[in-house]
Amino acid sequence: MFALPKEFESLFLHCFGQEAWNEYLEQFHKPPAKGFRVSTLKGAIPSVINPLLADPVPWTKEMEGFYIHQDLHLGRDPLHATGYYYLQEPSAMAPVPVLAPVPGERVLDLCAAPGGKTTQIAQRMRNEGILIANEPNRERCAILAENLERLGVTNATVTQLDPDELRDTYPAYFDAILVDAPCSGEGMFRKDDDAIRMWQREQLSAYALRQSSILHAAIAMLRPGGRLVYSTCTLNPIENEAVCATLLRDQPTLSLSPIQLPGARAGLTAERFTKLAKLIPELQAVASSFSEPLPALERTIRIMPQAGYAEGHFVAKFALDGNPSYQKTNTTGYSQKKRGNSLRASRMPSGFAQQKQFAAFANETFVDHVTWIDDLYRRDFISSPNVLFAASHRPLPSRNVLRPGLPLLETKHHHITPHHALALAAKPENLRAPVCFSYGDTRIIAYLSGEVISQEGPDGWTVVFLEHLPLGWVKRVKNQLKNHYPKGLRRAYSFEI
Ligand SMILES: C[S@@+](CC[C@H](N)C(=O)[O-])C[C@H]1O[C@@H](n2cnc3c(N)ncnc32)[C@H](O)[C@@H]1O
Repeated sequence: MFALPKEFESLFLHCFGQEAWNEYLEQFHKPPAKGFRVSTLKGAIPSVINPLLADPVPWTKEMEGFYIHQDLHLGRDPLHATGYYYLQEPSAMAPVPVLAPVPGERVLDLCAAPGGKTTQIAQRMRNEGILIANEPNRERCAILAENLERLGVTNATVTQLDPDELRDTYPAYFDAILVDAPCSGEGMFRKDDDAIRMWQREQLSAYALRQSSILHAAIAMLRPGGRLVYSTCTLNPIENEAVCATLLRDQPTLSLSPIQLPGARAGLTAERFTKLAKLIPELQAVASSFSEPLPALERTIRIMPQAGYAEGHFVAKFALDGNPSYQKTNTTGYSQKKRGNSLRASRMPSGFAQQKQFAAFANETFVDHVTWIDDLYRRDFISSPNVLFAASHRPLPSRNVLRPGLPLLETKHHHITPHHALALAAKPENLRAPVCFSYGDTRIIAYLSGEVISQEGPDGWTVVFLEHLPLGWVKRVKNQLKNHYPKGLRRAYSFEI
């Protein structure tokens, strides 16, 4: 384990005091908190998981987040491949309950990869409403799309844009926005040596600048009366209270809403902030820019690692009363470079042939036209050269839309194959001839490693399920299940529970 940076220690001591530091050090040498979130989008709980549901994370709702106390490798278990759960550090489960998205809303997750919070938002929205998941980093954006697919999220659009570019498409549009910003990661020190290694005192104000500019872009996309949650996994006030204060100073129609979160510590009061400003130059710069009293920063919260519940997170919730004041900012440096457009989906309503192919495929494969498939048909179709999507919504940005909705099928060399995401959104009752294996059946391990399995049944496409949880496509030909589990996902799974 890397030693904690001396300057981190001195900043922590200034802000939280000696007693908190002693408690922090005591916790620091214990193993990090581990947790997982179950996906309510996937139906009933498989009974094998019951013993793991003993200790809920206090800020999550019923059947949402749980601590993992056992030494289990849940990422290697086939249940992970079904998307029934998402491994997530417990403090990272806090911002979404504060945002409290509900079905039917328009929600933006602006810094979304790898998708822990987007999938939690989608669960709370029960896949109903508009969800834009944005991530400017292309590699991370692909991981985000993969996680949304695995967890069975069907209402999300994935964009790979700088927040400023997104703002042009969605001025004053969203009911709720999450900005889970890039930060110095002090809250992750116990679980991630790299976070310690990379930490530099002089970088904190650069992070704060970037966070402020992302927030300014975000506010321009919030409708009057909407709410915005800002979160970081860092502890220092330069990237937290100071960033919130700057935003409130620049946006007079914005205010901080109180947050109730069990076990959390209130943010710094204005008085404490002003005192600390005498010791921390970055805070001084902010404090001295206020002609009026500082806002009620103690409405923000921190989950402190020394409280023993989790690693560290900071969360602030803003309410917008009137229209935001519009400022053009460069949010990252990403926007300075013109990125490739290879992920752009065509918005042309062409692809009529693809739609017909999908209709024929759906007819042969699914039974449940009335509910599930009809819901897809009620949506627009969007055709890119190779993939047909059931659109999540319009309008869409004019470039770098990685996924404009749920991918339905792919066209390769004039052949169509159903998309993996479609399998992962299915339930056994949707399929004419589903293949269901019980937990512990070694054919599941064989399937996930790419093997062909023998099983009697009608010829044609169908989905393999672990109990009622989907794993992926097979094409049955003469009682042989030809494996269509994506090659990039194949690996050696084992039953761990
Ligand atoms: C803390 S992580 C987000 C974690 C994610 N919300 C989750 O729960 O899985 C911050 C993300 O912001 C992205 N990012 C970096 N600069 C950004 C910017 N200017 N605008 C939006 N996102 C940015 C990073 O690539 C990173 O994926």
